Amino acid sequence: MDEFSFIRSIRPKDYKQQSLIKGIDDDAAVFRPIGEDVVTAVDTMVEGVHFSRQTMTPSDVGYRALAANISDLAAMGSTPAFYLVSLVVSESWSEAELHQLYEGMSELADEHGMDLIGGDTVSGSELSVSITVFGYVDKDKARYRSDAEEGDVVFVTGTLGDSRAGLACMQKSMNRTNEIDYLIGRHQRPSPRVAFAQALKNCKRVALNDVSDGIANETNEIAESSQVDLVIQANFVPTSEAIQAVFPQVVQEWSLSGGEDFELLGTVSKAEWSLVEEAASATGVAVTVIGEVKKMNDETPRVYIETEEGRTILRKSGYTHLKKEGE
Ligand SMILES: Nc1ncnc2c1ncn2[C@@H]1O[C@H](COP(=O)(O)OP(=O)(O)OP(=O)(O)O)[C@@H](O)[C@H]1O
Ligand SMILES: Cc1ncc(C[n+]2csc(CCOP(=O)(O)O)c2C)c(N)n1
Ligand SMILES: [Mg+2]
Ligand SMILES: [Mg+2]
Ligand SMILES: [Mg+2]
Repeated sequence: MDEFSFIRSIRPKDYKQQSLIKGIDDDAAVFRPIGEDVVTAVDTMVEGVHFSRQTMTPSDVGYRALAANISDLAAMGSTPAFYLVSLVVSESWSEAELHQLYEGMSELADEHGMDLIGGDTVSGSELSVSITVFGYVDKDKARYRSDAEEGDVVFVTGTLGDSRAGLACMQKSMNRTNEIDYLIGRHQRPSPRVAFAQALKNCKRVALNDVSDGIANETNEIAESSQVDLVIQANFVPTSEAIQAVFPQVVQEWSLSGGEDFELLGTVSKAEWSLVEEAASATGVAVTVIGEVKKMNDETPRVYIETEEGRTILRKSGYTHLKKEGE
């Protein structure tokens, strides 16, 4: 294998998106949006940080790296269209394993009608997969973190903490049961909530953020961005029967700060809440109210969490890169 034969081997034979003019073939790709806004994001997965050989097959690595990116497109309310893959390849990865990584990506890409239109391939000391995605959204219809307003309900899709629990099951080499298989599946192959976010199109205003680090982080991101306070009810936060059965002691902690669930956290006016419920049932996604948007008198936007013991501040507590001890 060399860089060039590898690129030839992963080059798509045909493309699905009509707006594509030039795919993999030249110095860069070209596409022509037709009257829509273009949404773009990039997220990276690094061996030893986001996955290890023990926790993910090569195909899972590809699947989840693309899922994390599609999740950001979903959080903007956009329709996925294109992706570019930048690979740093270490010596321990064979050509066959790299092909499996691309198969994992194209499995999910096909589900969403996305085309692979470029990338970059270099050698390095750890495998790193960085994916840039593009999506389309109707003009001025992107969903922003800054759109929460006082009086909104706060909601979340699916259940939280399962990805963290699945990771723990593998790290502890726990004997497989149906529950453990479920949790591991949620870690290895998360489901970005694209259809649900698109089904919210009838809502005039929704603030959305995807859950990559844990809602202790993402609720704070909405609060800061919208300059509001959020009050979350701890016992409303949805968790799966599987996590409750396997990890009863840590279910609350992991549902708040486990991260990598790639569910959607949102806020919407009470008047439009029924539209969110309709979107959820039309797309087969569970949606749960977990709190309310308030505006306290304090200048600093904050997130509060209410438990049986009372109300406390919910601080950012998920996984944070670049953080040094004591910071
Ligand atoms: N190194 C960087 N250079 C430029 N912009 C960045 C960089 N890192 C993040 N950003 C930008 O900061 C904003 C927030 O990015 P962040 O990665 O925190 O969001 P996210 O992708 O939703 O979260 P996560 O990475 O946990 O999935 C985005 O606009 C992103 O493009
Ligand atoms: C082997 C292994 N160890 C630890 C973790 C946990 N982990 C890594 S990054 C991250 C937050 C999201 O990252 P980002 O902010 O880059 O989206 C989390 C929860 C894992 N997935 N695999
Ligand atoms: Mg990011
Ligand atoms: Mg995000
Ligand atoms: Mg992200």
